[in-house]
Amino acid sequence: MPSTITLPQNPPPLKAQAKDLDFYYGDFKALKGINMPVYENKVTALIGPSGCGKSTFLRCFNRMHDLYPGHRYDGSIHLHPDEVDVLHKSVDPIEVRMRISMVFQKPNPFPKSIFENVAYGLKVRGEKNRTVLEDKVEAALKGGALWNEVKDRLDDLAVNLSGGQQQRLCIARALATDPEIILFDEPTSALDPIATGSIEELVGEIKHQVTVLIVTHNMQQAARVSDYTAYMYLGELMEFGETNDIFMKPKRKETEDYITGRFG
Ligand SMILES: Nc1ncnc2c1ncn2[C@@H]1O[C@H](COP(=O)(O)OP(=O)(O)OP(=O)(O)O)[C@@H](O)[C@H]1O
Repeated sequence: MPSTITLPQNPPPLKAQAKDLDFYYGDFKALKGINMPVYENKVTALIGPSGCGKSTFLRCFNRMHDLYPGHRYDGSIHLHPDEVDVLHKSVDPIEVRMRISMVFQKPNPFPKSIFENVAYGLKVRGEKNRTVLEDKVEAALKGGALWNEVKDRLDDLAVNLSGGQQQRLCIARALATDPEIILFDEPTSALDPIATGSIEELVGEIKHQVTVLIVTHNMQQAARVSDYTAYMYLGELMEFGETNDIFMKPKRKETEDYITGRFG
């Protein structure tokens, strides 16, 4: 079924574009011919009923599926402006993950100090200069809205932070390597409403420095945090457009049924 894609009248610059993207778990085709723009410094929400392929699609962007045998991509995801196809076999997935980082559903700090968690990616990249590391860790923790809470205990174990603080730490860790895109896979589903509110606020702030793709089950959250929304169903992109339009005047009945809770 062709997707209903409504492009904005004055589209912002493109950051990425999925073209004819299929994805297979072995013989099972989980994504079917997805074409979708991702706009720079905007938040794009992926919504749809359980099992429709939101996480599968998100994980294509940083080649997470490469970690398991039998998974296969067809089609492309081009990054702009350099037009690199992140799915192409000649492109190193480690390099892709430096450019496109991910924040998971459950906060997953390493069993290391707060400082070491944030410095990790920088050290993997070969940064050894202590002053540079300290400056970048501070900037990333500020970006993650956590600096004021942890600046006097950077050597404490990260796992001793609260759930909401741990998730902000994971965002700071993702920001530290200056990625171009951050992928969020239901980042607040393990958090209470207050911690959820602070993560949503943070997403609204970091989009000024990075492009965001977010999977969420929470319709209010999609409406609050995103600029664009993609509604997926059974591995297909059904509808894509500006979030206000998708929520206020969706073009497809399937989209309307889902967002009004009549389906899914
Ligand atoms: N590792 C896997 N091996 C085989 N099939 C898988 C695997 N992971 C997911 N799938 C299947 O791919 C389809 C899409 O799953 P995916 O997790 O992307 O959906 P989702 O929309 O993110 O769902 P949810 O909202 O429940 O997290 C589903 O039919 C699922 O059963």
